[in-house]
Amino acid sequence: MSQRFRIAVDVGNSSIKIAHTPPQNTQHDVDLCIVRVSLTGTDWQSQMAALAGSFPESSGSVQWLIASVNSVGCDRLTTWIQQHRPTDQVRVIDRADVGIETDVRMPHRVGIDRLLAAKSGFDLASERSAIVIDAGTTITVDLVSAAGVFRGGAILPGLGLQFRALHEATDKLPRLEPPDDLANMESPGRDTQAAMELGVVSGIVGAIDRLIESFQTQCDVSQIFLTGGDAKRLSPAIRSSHRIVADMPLRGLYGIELSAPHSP
Ligand SMILES: Nc1ncnc2c1ncn2[C@@H]1O[C@H](COP(=O)(O)OP(=O)(O)O)[C@@H](O)[C@H]1O
Ligand SMILES: CC(C)(COP(=O)(O)O)[C@@H](O)C(=O)NCCC(=O)O
Ligand SMILES: [K+]
Repeated sequence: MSQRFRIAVDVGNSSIKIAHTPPQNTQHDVDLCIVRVSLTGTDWQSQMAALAGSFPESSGSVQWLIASVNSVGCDRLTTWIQQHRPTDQVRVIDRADVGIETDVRMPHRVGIDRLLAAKSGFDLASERSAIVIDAGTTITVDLVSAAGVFRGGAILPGLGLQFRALHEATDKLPRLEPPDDLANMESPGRDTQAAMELGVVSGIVGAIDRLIESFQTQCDVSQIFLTGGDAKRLSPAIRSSHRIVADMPLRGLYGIELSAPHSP
């Protein structure tokens, strides 16, 4: 593996998550520094500059490992690196780099974040079958078998996206932010806001619980993991017992062993 100072970046549809080892540590198993940056915000370039300013001076050039499901975000990031850190090495990883077998119809179409999160879940479950729920822009609920094979899953609109869609597709529904307390909803909802909140949250939580039940009939699932920007908010409302692990795709990416660089 390269000895360069490594930065791992998970480029999602709402934000990018960036991980590096704190400067005083060189081991890969220590806890990571993780920063979240929204590439649609106005100050992302200054956030990137501040982050780069914290890299140890001795590190010289840096190896950026990027996993992306958002090509616009990935282009913005790689252009920034080329302009501001021209000697750094950049590698955008693909499915082969993740090293997880798949049993799906079109393996090349599966989001790299789903594969990385599944790999993290399998490792954390001590190489037993797992369900990984990633609650971000979308919510993915995926199954990895006891043999470590990514078996596919489900994709549904995330919490923020559902509220946005209700507002944008109608004349009368207001623009709402997701509520904080999802475990204690007014039911039935007695005004528009309460009805929207109850509808969206019941849809998401009901879907997650149903998917877990369905996957469990196919696999003796040993652990269920919940990750992503909305994990903490959703957790109290999900019935099945589960473990919250922050930034699973990013953690999977950071520890990846790379094969020889791809030819240009
Ligand atoms: N600091 C934050 N900024 C923006 N969204 C956040 C933040 N913390 C939690 N969220 C929630 O995280 C969700 C996006 O999750 P994230 O994992 O970043 O998505 P993605 O991986 O698709 O980029 C949004 O629906 C939002 O409700
Ligand atoms: C499902 C996703 C949109 C999730 O992205 P996210 O919500 O994490 O930003 C992404 O993994 C993706 O673009 N997947 C490609 C289709 C597939 O996984 O089958
Ligand atoms: K997701």
